[in-house]
Amino acid sequence: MPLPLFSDLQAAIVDLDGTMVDTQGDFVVALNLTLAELALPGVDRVFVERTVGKGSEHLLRSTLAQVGGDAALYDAAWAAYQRHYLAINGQHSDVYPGVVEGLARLRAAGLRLACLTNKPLDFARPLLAAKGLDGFFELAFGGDSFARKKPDPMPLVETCRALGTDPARTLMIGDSRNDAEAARGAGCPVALLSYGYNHGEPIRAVPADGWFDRIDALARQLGRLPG
Ligand SMILES: O=C(O)COP(=O)(O)O
Ligand SMILES: [Mg+2]
Repeated sequence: MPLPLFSDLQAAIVDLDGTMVDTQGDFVVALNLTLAELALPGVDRVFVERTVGKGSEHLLRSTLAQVGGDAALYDAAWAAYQRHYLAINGQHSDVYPGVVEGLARLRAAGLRLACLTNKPLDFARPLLAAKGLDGFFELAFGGDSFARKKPDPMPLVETCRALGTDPARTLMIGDSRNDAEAARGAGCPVALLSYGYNHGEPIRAVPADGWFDRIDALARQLGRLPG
């Protein structure tokens, strides 16, 4: 399908990690503080970049497996990880270029906005606030807000229900195949950003309605404006 026009859309659902904020540094620091506390070796940025996307529980389980940690350590690791992540949340992260301008254009075009991330909501809310992005969003949901996470369509279906919008008129904006598969299953159009985390695979190989290098460029395309 071609990318919809603003006039076709009621709302946009926007992913957080890798789409609005480059949070790789936060993940690396919080994981390595956790591993150090458990006397385990650390992980590097490449591992984290390839593993982020399916929620923090998955990231932590994969990290323990990667460094040879016993799966029985998971509960202690999760408690330590939450403590460390909340203490550094946003300090090693930056909003990507074009995000603020792009979100402002989406709002100016009359779209309602919800943030939907696989990150726990208690991590997502303070991050959105710390980066000055919370004011754009009517609703925010995390990986623990619903029974299943992206790539399952359930979180998108439920977010559309909460917004009261038609999925076919609700654009998913994300950075990974988790976002694209969830959108497809929910019947939402989807646009993908090229700079995020897609498990080490090229984003343009993931089926979508459009691929962009910046959210403001996506917003111009929704208005069919040049540039
Ligand atoms: O926390 C993750 O694994 C990824 O979060 P995201 O859904 O905002 O990309
Ligand atoms: Mg993402």
